[in-house]
Amino acid sequence: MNRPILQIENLTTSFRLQDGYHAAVDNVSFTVNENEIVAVVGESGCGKSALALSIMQLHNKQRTKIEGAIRYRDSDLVALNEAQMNKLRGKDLGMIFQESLTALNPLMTVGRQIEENLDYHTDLTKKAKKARTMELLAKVGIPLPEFTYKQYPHELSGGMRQRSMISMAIACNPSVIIADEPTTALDVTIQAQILDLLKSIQKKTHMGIILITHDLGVVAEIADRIVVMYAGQVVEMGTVLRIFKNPRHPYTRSLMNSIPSAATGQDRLHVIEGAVPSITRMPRQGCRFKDRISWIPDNTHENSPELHEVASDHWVRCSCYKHFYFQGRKEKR
Ligand SMILES: Nc1ncnc2c1ncn2[C@@H]1O[C@H](COP(=O)(O)OP(=O)(O)OP(=O)(O)O)[C@@H](O)[C@H]1O
Repeated sequence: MNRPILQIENLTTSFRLQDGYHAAVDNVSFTVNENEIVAVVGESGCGKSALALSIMQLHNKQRTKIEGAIRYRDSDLVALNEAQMNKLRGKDLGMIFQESLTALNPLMTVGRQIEENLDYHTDLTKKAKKARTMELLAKVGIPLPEFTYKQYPHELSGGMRQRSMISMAIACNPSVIIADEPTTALDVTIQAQILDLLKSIQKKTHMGIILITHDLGVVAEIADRIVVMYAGQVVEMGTVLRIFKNPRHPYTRSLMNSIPSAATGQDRLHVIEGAVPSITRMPRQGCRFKDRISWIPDNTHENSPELHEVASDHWVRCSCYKHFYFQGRKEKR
């Protein structure tokens, strides 16, 4: 049995806007175990990045209120001060961003950027740091580590930059990595290579990974568990096998029905009506997905939708899932 490594409990992240605080992440709870890849999925604006930045405590403190707890070993990350968090970030907790070109420092060589992390978190000698950096670059599949060590980010291809960022994230053997859309900017073949790389690193190191993505293909490829977020809330979670085989929440089913598949023979993809509400227009009462499935009767929704355990370790919010069907279209199941 894998041990829990990160436990997110009732996490609410609110941003201060002109008229007060608005929650982008609303009472979210889930656990990441060692050896596990947990995918957080949802459309743009559902709160995935706000969640990732809350875990890393990277939000602007003056404008953001974070409530709840994020338990990592003996600490609650929400309660740590900046100095305490700095000791964990880059060492215990690694992060891989979507845009390697903006995440990397354009004025510093790749080798130097990896060594910076080692400078901060280890007592290695200059020589040992260089050797470790070479080893890391080789580990992530960079063909000529000596050469890439001296290169600047703009001199590398997107895939190579992403590999360099992964080597930076794993430099200090973190227990948890948060990868926010790590392959979105890459073409499909490179995307597959980067996913394979992440999976193989995880197998060797037993770390827990939170993979933020809007791409269910990526989820099916490498994740063990899924957390589906809609409008700041978790609407469904469980194992990948269970959720792909038997998605229950109307939102999860709609997302899955929007994936192109040669097998279904559907000539057109499902389009989900409407859009994710902005945080200032978020309904705080009732089912947040209700307006996007307007053909489902009002009385099938709960007034204060809860997560229900519909099978072992499979949770679904609101009772509307029991009554949902696709309007005028045979469902892909
Ligand atoms: N710093 C901020 N200040 C105010 N509102 C914010 C801030 N960051 C995010 N938001 C709002 O919070 C909501 C969730 O945004 P978030 O970026 O977390 O979504 P997401 O699911 O990661 O989308 P994407 O895939 O596009 O990054 C959005 O309505 C967004 O406008």
